[in-house]
Amino acid sequence: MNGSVTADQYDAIVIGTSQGGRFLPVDLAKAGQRVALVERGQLGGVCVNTGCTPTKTMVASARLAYQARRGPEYGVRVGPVSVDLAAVRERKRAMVAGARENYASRLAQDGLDLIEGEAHFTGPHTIEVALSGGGTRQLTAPVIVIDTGTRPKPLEIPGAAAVPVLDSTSIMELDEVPEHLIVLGGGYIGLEFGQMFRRFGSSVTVVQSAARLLMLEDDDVSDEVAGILRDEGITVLTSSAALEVEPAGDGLRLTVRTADGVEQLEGTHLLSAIGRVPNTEALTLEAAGVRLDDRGFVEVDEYLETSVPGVYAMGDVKGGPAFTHLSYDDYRILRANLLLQEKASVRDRIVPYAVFIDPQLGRVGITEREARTRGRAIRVAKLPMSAVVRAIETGETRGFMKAVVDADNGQILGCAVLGAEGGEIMTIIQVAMLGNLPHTALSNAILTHPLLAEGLNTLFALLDN
Ligand SMILES: Cc1cc2nc3c(=O)[nH]c(=O)nc-3n(C[C@H](O)[C@H](O)[C@H](O)COP(=O)(O)OP(=O)(O)OC[C@H]3O[C@@H](n4cnc5c(N)ncnc54)[C@H](O)[C@@H]3O)c2cc1C
Ligand SMILES: NC(=O)c1ccc[n+]([C@@H]2O[C@H](COP(=O)([O-])OP(=O)(O)OC[C@H]3O[C@@H](n4cnc5c(N)ncnc54)[C@H](O)[C@@H]3O)[C@@H](O)[C@H]2O)c1
Repeated sequence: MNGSVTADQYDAIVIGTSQGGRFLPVDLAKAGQRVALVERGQLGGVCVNTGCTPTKTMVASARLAYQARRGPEYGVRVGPVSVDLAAVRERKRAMVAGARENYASRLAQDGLDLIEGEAHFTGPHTIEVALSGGGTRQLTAPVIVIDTGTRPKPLEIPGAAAVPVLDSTSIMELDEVPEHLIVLGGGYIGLEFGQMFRRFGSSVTVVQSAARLLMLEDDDVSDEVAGILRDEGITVLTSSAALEVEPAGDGLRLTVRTADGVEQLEGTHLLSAIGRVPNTEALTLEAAGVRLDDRGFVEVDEYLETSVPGVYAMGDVKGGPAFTHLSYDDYRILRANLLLQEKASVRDRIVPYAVFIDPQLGRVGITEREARTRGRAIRVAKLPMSAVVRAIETGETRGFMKAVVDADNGQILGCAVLGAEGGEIMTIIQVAMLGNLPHTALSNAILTHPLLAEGLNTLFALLDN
């Protein structure tokens, strides 16, 4: 900070507008504090602009195309199905614009100053903002919250600079369906986009460096997901390292080392979905003394406080699972501690998530592999969706439900629901876990016939004796 310039004094500064970054400053301001909220990009952060909202909007278009093609299976005549990607994009843009407007409207609050520009630290409790409209402002506060998120990890194989490499943001701006999309990465982003573009009409090849798709999941879950994607015509290569890429004709050629040797894949488009890196460089955190871990994420304790007292981090920038609902829960923790003087912590929180492939994968708690690695005595119940009446009636029988239960006390430790509305069904099990219900509560519950949830009776009844 320039010593001759006086910094504007606030009670709290929040850097970044995400789900959590929206509610925290509003709550602090409502409590009478003077709060600065700094944003260098578009209001709403990744979720609203380039993450959850646009992707799930486009996934809905892809599902409709898929269902329309299945019309004859249900006795419904439809003409040839094709996708107008420019129109899909328009729908997506409208959805994002609406979400962003809604976001902005909620920031109007006395005591809350929205400052547009890029923040960086000049000391432990001072920041400078390079204002979007030009010029700078110096701000200081006893409490500073870093909520700056992540961005796509750049692809660094030879030749990457010589071909257009799409990321999760730019792929949503295409206006024509790619002929052959090669997807690097078999995680959330790679699979959601891979299936989406297959349903839009592209040939799709997924190249995953790890031995399985969705590496954190149990083997049977990863294998079933791979089977579902292959059934839809997607080529899935695992244990495959992308070695180099070069332009070829109107597209590109990717050299890949697979288990069977070196292969060359020709595609028209390349999506890199190989993970994300934290937005920390621009913050000059060294000026504040805020410690980073060896991957560049901000280190926090269980109360989300960094190595500098009074400086906190929330959301993806602190590493660990990266979900909007976790950023929101970080907000809950900071609100409790900063406003209500509580000692809320991230310890023992149950983190659910859903992968929005179709059928969805809903997941919560520990996997079978984690339980066995920890040496826990467990029982595992597994039921194919083809045994669930509603799934049969609606023609959505792919996947399975799986639950891991403590063998001694019957408590549910985790589940994976890969099936129609898998995220919603997983949430029912999550609520049972939150209430510490034994599995018998679900096997004996009167559940409505014929809902998908009725399958929980059958799933947990598998453990009854
Ligand atoms: C394609 C995609 C799909 C996803 N789908 C889902 C999903 O379905 N469900 C789910 O739960 N999660 C999903 N996620 C993850 C989810 O979007 C993130 O977990 C969530 O947005 C994290 O929020 P955050 O608090 O870390 O902040 P972010 O949303 O990352 O926002 C950080 C903000 O900080 C701003 N910023 C950065 N540096 C500075 C600076 N120096 N000065 C000022 N401002 C700065 C950025 O401009 C940005 O607006 C998805 C992510 C992607 C990429
Ligand atoms: N439904 C959701 O909640 C949702 C959706 C999208 C994204 N997200 C969040 O965004 C984060 C980032 O997603 P992501 O899919 O980019 O990351 P990810 O870490 O989930 O998956 C990246 C995958 O790429 C593979 N990989 C790494 N380098 C590679 C290479 N050179 N070639 C081929 N494969 C390679 C890894 O093995 C890994 O499986 C996720 O961790 C998730 O938290 C969530």
